Amino acid sequence: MCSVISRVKPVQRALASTLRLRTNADGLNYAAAQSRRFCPGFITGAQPLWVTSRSYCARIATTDGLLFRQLFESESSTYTYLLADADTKEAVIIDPVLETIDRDLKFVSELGLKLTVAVNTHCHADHITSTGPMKKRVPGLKSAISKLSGASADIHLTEGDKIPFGRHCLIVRETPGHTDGCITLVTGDQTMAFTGDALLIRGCGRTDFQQGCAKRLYKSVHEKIFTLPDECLLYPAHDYLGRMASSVGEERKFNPRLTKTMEEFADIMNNLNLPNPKKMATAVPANLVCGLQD
Ligand SMILES: N[C@@H](CCC(=O)N[C@@H](CSS)C(=O)NCC(=O)O)C(=O)O
Ligand SMILES: [Fe+2]
Repeated sequence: MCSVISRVKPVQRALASTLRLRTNADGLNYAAAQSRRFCPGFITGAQPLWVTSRSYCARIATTDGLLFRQLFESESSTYTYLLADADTKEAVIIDPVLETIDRDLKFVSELGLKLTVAVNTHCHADHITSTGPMKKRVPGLKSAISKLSGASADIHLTEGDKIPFGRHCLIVRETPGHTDGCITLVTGDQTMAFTGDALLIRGCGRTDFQQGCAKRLYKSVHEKIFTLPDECLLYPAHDYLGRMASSVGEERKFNPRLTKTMEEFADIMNNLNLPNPKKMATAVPANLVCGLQD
């Protein structure tokens, strides 16, 4: 069900072999697998980026039957992700936010999707999830969160669990450290990973509340995320600077916190001195019950 076979069209194969000597702007090996495709719409620096035959560059394109949308909630700078099988229309939503429930469900309806699972990467502290209210509006929808989060949901996830949608799936990797119950969701073919707050672009989730532990987070990222292929694209739960995606290779090379030793990392994390998220007092209790309160 979960093995996704990349189909390389002959014209793409010809284009790739003609231009095989071209290199990626930041030296990363995006072109390691299969054929390559020129993506003028996805620029790093002044150079075009080469990617595999999957069109990740056009983030709203369907690729090998995978429909993918990255959505943004501006108050909490949260990314919500919608993934669906383009053929069966079965869909999964990751980290949906209460304030954008109407927008998200309109998308689902307009695209003719059958939303089966709404999953949270952890018990969020900065916004209220829409998974509870969404269940009331979408018949059959199941909420999911890690067992270790302590939150209620229809599905409690643990390491290695699969969330299938059509011939695709997301596989759970437990990545505690920001919270005990943080998970990273990796596509079956390991080309995309949804890291929640465990790994942010050029950063990571704070470790000063909700069972946070810097050394645990460091171990999680190094063992569960940095062991994915370099070209695996990373999609975090937040970005505060307008960045949308990264890759394992990029973060292994440029993440200013996680390229340090574990001791240096812990020192950085224990001295961030960030103010608590504004909505923390209401968000955490609400999210422990799927966004539904009495
Ligand atoms: N100002 C925001 C909260 C910002 C914040 O604390 N973000 C968290 C992720 S949400 S739990 C975080 O881990 N940040 C890491 C960092 O380095 O910024 C608000 O008031 O909501
Ligand atoms: Fe968080």
